[in-house]
Amino acid sequence: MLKQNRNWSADPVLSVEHLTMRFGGLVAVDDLSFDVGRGDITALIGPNGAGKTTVFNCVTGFYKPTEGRIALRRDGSVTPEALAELTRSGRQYAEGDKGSIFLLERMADFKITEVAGVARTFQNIRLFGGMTVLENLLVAQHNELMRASGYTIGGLLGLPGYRRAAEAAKETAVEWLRRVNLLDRADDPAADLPYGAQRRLEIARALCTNPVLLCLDEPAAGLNPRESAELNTLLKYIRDDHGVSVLLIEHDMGVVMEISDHIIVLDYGKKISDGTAPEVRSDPKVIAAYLGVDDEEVEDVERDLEVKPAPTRAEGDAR
Ligand SMILES: Nc1ncnc2c1ncn2[C@@H]1O[C@H](COP(=O)(O)OP(=O)(O)OP(=O)(O)O)[C@@H](O)[C@H]1O
Repeated sequence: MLKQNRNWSADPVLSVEHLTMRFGGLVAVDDLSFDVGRGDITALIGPNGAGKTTVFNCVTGFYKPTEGRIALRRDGSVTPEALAELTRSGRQYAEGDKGSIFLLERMADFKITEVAGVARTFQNIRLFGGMTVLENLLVAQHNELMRASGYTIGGLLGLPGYRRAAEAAKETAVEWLRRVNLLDRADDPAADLPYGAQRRLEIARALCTNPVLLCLDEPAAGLNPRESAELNTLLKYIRDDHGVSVLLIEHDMGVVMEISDHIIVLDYGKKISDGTAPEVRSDPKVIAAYLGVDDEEVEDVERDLEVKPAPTRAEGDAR
């Protein structure tokens, strides 16, 4: 069941404000602002070349934005004053009584993962193919294990603190493998898994870092209908049972419309629509943008969008 409230305005975990990214003369993202609600599944959609991956790359520190602020609030108690104070200070983040805030546009990619708690997967799967499935999930928890070793040879010496951390890392890995139905493949090389299973393993690996925000770049790409349905179930479980906020880029409208609490639509780097799935699905600007894609895709898009009028506010409230 999709949530009915507009959580993204009430309690945003991520606020992207006036984000602009230029590559020479090309404006890939143009003065874009949107919020991601805490505990929501938020989809970023739009035709090819709309700027979706560029936004992801800015949020996760792979690109330094030309302009704009990207604020991650790790808890709901962050006040606008605390955010303004951090922005003025020139610092990257603040953790304290006023809540934890991270200005991602100021942070390096590895710090965004380790310190701010943003994990991501890529359009092209990036697993360690020669390592086993289990090892891929243990490597993801490397930072935690390094901390437990005291950044010394504590691991080799088998210090109790390290042993406990290693045991906990294994438990976390096994739990996620069970959840993504890969426990029976734990000792197989990751490269031997079928494509859909590799996608699930990538998501499990990102989750092992215990993120606040999970960014998924086209998680349904290349999946068959059964695997897509399994992915939907997994993403809803992550949201509902772990409270992880999910931001995804996805072309598969079946997946997007079924699981998203909130959808943001980009076209030529600008936001053209922002709302719930029923609102976005019936927005003429969105339909026009999608009908601008290649001719052979038009019918698919019309069918996927199931064009029908959005409920009025009164109808929506009555549900
Ligand atoms: N590193 C880069 N250098 C120059 N131009 C880039 C770079 N990255 C992206 N672009 C350009 O920015 C625009 C937006 O690209 P982007 O990959 O963000 O779109 P997208 O919406 O993710 O597309 P797709 O759905 O095809 O993945 C495109 O015109 C692209 O060619």
